[in-house]
Amino acid sequence: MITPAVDIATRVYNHAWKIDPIIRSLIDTDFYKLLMCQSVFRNRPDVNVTFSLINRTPSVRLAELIDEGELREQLDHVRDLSLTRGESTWLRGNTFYGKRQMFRPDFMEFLEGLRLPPYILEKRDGQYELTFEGPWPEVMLWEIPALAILMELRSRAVLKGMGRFELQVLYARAMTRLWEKIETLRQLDGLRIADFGTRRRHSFLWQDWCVQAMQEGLGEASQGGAFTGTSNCLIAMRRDIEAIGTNAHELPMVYAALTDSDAALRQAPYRVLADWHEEHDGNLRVMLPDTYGTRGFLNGAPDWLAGWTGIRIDSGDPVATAEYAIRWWQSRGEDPREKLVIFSDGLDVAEIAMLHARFNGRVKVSFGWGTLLTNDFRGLVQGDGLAPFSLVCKAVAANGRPTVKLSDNPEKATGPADLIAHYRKVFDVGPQERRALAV
Ligand SMILES: Nc1ncnc2c1ncn2[C@@H]1O[C@H](COP(=O)(O)OP(=O)(O)OP(=O)(O)O)[C@@H](O)[C@H]1O
Ligand SMILES: O=P(O)(O)OC[C@H]1O[C@H](OP(=O)(O)OP(=O)(O)O)[C@H](O)[C@@H]1O
Ligand SMILES: O=C(O)c1cccnc1
Repeated sequence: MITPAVDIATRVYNHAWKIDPIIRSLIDTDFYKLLMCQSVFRNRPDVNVTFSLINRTPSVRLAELIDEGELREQLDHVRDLSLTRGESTWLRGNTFYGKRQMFRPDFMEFLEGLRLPPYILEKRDGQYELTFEGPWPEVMLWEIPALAILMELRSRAVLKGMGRFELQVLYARAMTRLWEKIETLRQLDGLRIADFGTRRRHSFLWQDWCVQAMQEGLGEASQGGAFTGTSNCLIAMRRDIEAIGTNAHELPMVYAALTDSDAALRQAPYRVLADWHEEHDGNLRVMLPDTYGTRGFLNGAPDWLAGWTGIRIDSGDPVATAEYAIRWWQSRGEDPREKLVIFSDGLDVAEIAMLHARFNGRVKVSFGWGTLLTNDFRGLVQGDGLAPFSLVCKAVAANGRPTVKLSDNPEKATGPADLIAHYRKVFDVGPQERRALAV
């Protein structure tokens, strides 16, 4: 168990001189990765994929901030990790989403034998090009640790020159800021909110602190509070709280890339959910509709999808999209008040409060709060060197074919320009509003 009161500032000060592994466990990752990994292991185990780092904030010149040797040391350390006996016992024996044995024995055997595959690291124009290539069920597990390592090495690079008192005050300010956010959230009647902040956290220990602050400040949902849990499996295990997860864009992106006709391409996002339907029920039947445009996805959806529990809204205008989803459920004879809407796109307290006020009661509302929960150090050091930025790691190819993501915001689109244009035509995506990305 972690002792509850790690003095993070003192620790940062004392650890500045030795190797300090950032990722210490294969389950220091998002729960949805394990859910998706099991699904891929069952349905598409032989697909080869490439994941690549994408820095959507090029003004943050990562290769000038982070030492290449330190980065390699951290990445190599992850390749030495394997599932511990305690972690395996927890995954095999714990109840997730009310279900025992969520992870099947054949998948657990695969996970127990797993070491993460090699990485390819190069420097170009002040940025790191970091790529992972190999079997999909293995490569996909690099995304979250790779991002968390880069984010934390960047934090450490900025913190390195700071004195002990300076660090104390910095963390005191960050703690105060988060606590004030929690005090605001406490006012929201019927709120439900989870930590989604692993990938772009300031550091592991800071995320762990944030989760505990949410636990105490909001109370756990199982005891009538607003905090539903964390997407981080390691923290969920150690602190005995719920592990929370849905599914991600990599599934439709890879399925889509593997199709051979426009008709099959159009069906690919539904194929993903048909496979998911086989495996999961209840609160795990949450669709992510924006990969190739939410409206087209909902308009063309088979009826069985209207019976699903909910929807995750992850790009574009969240109000307009939730209103659209409500009308869609009504048009399919479903009662929106029974449906779950999870907002998860770059949230902070003001937007959470606005969305809660507008939708609570009309649907079951829930929030996945990421970077601005676990990495809000904006304005806390000179030059704003600790401000979070938009770093992602995406599936860019499947069996040698490039993948595409459109989403409801062109700023989040990925893939070669000609293919993006093709997908826009096939999925009949009209004009889209460009929205600046905070994270
Ligand atoms: N990045 C991390 N990932 C997982 N657990 C961590 C991480 N950093 C610290 N911990 C755990 O948090 C607890 C307190 O950590 P802390 O690092 O302050 O103690 P420590 O004596 O400095 O240990 P260490 O030498 O492992 O860093 C320990 O149980 C430690 O294993
Ligand atoms: O509060 P946040 O920091 O937004 O954290 C949650 C986000 O993280 C994930 O996406 P990711 O950022 O990896 O990719 P995307 O932005 O392209 O969806 C997820 O889909 C959410 O959008
Ligand atoms: O489970 C999810 O949907 C999730 C978890 C973390 C970050 N983004 C999404």
